[in-house]
Amino acid sequence: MTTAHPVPSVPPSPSLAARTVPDGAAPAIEVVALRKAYGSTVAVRDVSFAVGPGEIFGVLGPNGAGKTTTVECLAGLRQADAGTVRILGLDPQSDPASVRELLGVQLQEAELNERMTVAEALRLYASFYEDPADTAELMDLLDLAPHRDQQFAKLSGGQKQRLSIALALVGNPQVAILDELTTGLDPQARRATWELVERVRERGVTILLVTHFMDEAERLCDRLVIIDQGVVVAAGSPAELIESVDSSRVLRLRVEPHEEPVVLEVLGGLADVGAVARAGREIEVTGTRRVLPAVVLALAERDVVPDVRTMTRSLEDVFVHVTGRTYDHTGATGPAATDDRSDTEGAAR
Ligand SMILES: Nc1ncnc2c1ncn2[C@@H]1O[C@H](COP(=O)(O)OP(=O)(O)OP(=O)(O)O)[C@@H](O)[C@H]1O
Repeated sequence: MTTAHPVPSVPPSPSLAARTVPDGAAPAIEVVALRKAYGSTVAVRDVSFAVGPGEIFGVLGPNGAGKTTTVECLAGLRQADAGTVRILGLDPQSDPASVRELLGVQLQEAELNERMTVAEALRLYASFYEDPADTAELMDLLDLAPHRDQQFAKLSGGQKQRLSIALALVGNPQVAILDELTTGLDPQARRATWELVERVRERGVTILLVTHFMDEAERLCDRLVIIDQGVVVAAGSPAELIESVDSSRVLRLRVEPHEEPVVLEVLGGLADVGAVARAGREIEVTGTRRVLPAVVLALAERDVVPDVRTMTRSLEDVFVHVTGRTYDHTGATGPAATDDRSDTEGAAR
């Protein structure tokens, strides 16, 4: 007779979740129990994750978390103290040359000879590879064609970043590491760069995106790890991570004063509504994940069309939840604040 084993109710640790690749595919990138210290500073204590082919995978964390050290070990630029790293099954630590043709790396603040033009830099880098990309096509992809004869020193921040991405891609890599690629860019240039990253992925390149920007990771990454003080503290898709903090939804409604009695009556009768509270001139409604459509539909039936704002949680809330510290957009951290909800979205009447 066989005995059924109880399924453990404990959720998998972040480290275990990070090691699983969707659909059981062979990982394009694998990091297992990585450790790296600089003298007495342990930059990476225990980092593991696996990236599936074609994923945009984020390595997210505050300044000094150990992100760059992790990717430098992955790229074979630094020798790890312990653990293993693999790119498409090859070991860049023992044989950095083996991954040269497969891996493109864009590291922070790459500097080129100031007088070199965009086209010259691309030609030079292309000459390092056996089967380089078509540089004209790459310039088109990254909107660099109009600047092909411009010297590096004369490029804007956004143009320099686009060139550094182009240089990371010039070897036609299957895997690209992009480190802090939007730091210092204005909001418009950041958004344009995000679109480029998506275009690169559409060409089949697996992308490891290193960033301290939570919004960037939320927008771009299929899955990610959050690293803090050299260890993985959370792993999953942005939606899974945010859901794991709190699955409730919060709305704020603004209605005309004469509509309030009917609104409160409707809210009181909805099963998806958990709590109703006043927040200044607005009514705050907390409920299930279906609370937004339930409220809007029920009010529409009574001819009330409120202004609705959804109070969304974000990866910043996940960071606060798992570390007990706050996080600002510069990547700095501080003691945890009490109200960890951010207000992002507005819906017009
Ligand atoms: N070459 C080095 N020598 C000594 N300490 C270093 C060196 N490089 C990094 N560190 C230290 O290791 C820790 C992790 O740094 P790392 O650059 O890997 O983090 P990070 O998450 O990439 O942060 P940032 O985005 O600020 O670069 C930090 O405390 C940093 O000061």
